[in-house]
Amino acid sequence: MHQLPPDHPRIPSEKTGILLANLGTPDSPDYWPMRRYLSEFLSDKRVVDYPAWLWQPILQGPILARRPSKSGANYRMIWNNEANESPLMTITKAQTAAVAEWAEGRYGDKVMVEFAMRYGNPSTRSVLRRMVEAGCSRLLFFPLYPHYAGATVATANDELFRGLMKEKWQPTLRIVPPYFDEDDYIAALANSVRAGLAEDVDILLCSYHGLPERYLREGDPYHCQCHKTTRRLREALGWDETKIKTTFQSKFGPESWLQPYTVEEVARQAEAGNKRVAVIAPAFSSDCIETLEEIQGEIQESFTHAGGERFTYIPCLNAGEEHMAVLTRLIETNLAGWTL
Ligand SMILES: C=CC1=C(C)c2cc3[nH]c(cc4nc(cc5[nH]c(cc1n2)c(C)c5CCC(=O)O)C(CCC(=O)O)=C4C)c(C)c3C=C
Ligand SMILES: [Fe+2]
Ligand SMILES: [Fe+2]
Repeated sequence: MHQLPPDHPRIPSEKTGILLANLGTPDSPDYWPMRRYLSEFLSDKRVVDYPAWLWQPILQGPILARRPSKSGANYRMIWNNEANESPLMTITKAQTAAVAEWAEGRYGDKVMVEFAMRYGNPSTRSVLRRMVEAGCSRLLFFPLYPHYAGATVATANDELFRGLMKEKWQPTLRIVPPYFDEDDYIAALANSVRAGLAEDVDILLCSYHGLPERYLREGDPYHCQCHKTTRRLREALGWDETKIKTTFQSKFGPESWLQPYTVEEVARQAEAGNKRVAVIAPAFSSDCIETLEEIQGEIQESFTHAGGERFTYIPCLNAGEEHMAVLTRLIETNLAGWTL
């Protein structure tokens, strides 16, 4: 056997890495951490695609002067004070722990399970470096979004690719595809509706995070995938078309976004006599500021203000058993053929 020279790099035993990727969240609701997070997020061309010469002065000027305090106050209302982190972080950690426990039982110590964020911490680059260093010669990357959007999945991938560009020894890569159309995901959503409704409702709104309408015209399939999720959920529940509707939330900026807007639709429903409305947010793999604060705050208030009587929010699938069964099944499928 040939002798390694003394300065030969350390060669760890080979592993398969499973890297869960989520959006990211501020380190704290205070002004500067909020500003850093929002600046990174809103400077991403996949999210806001205006040319930098036009957008950056607006972003770094009026927007980042005000929004960190306003959003920080909202984050403070939902903050997990015990762990000193946002709910998105707490839930992503719980999902990662559940995947790690499953993977250890299924594959032993040949797999390494981690999570990384697209914005903020832990950064995709730093986690990728650690996984390569630990010997991950194969990497399964799993963006934790049921639906594809340029502003979510593509930018998570971009960030991973940028990280890989810096690696001397790149792992072989696979990416778990969007899972909005998987039977077990639809069944899990339907079960969460059944479990979340103590009594009958007049209408269920499937409220998806919005996007500028223009992104749809430019080829982003997100809008169609959302509508398909609503249709399949309706079929799984055995409901007719009047009882479930697709809406979009979280509009940002002056452009027209995907419609109808949830905040307006709940008011229209209440005014039309539908006094018992439920909302579910199928595009989020975990509860976050957009569901805990926006849906259960601003959107619920709009409904009550318009005369609505009973508002039910159906939580995201989070680290629940059924969701974890979907995620680990997808991981297993996408690892097929890789000898572990
Ligand atoms: C400005 C444009 C934005 C686009 C386009 C956008 C798309 C998009 N976002 C999610 C999921 C999440 N977004 C979250 C927060 C959030 N989103 C935007 C802006 C856009 N999102 C902002 C400015 C924020 C920060 C909060 C705020 O200041 O209001 C979150 C929650 C993060 C958390 O910490 O809890 C998620 C999740 C999707 C799925 C999507 C496109 C399909
Ligand atoms: Fe967003
Ligand atoms: Fe469409």
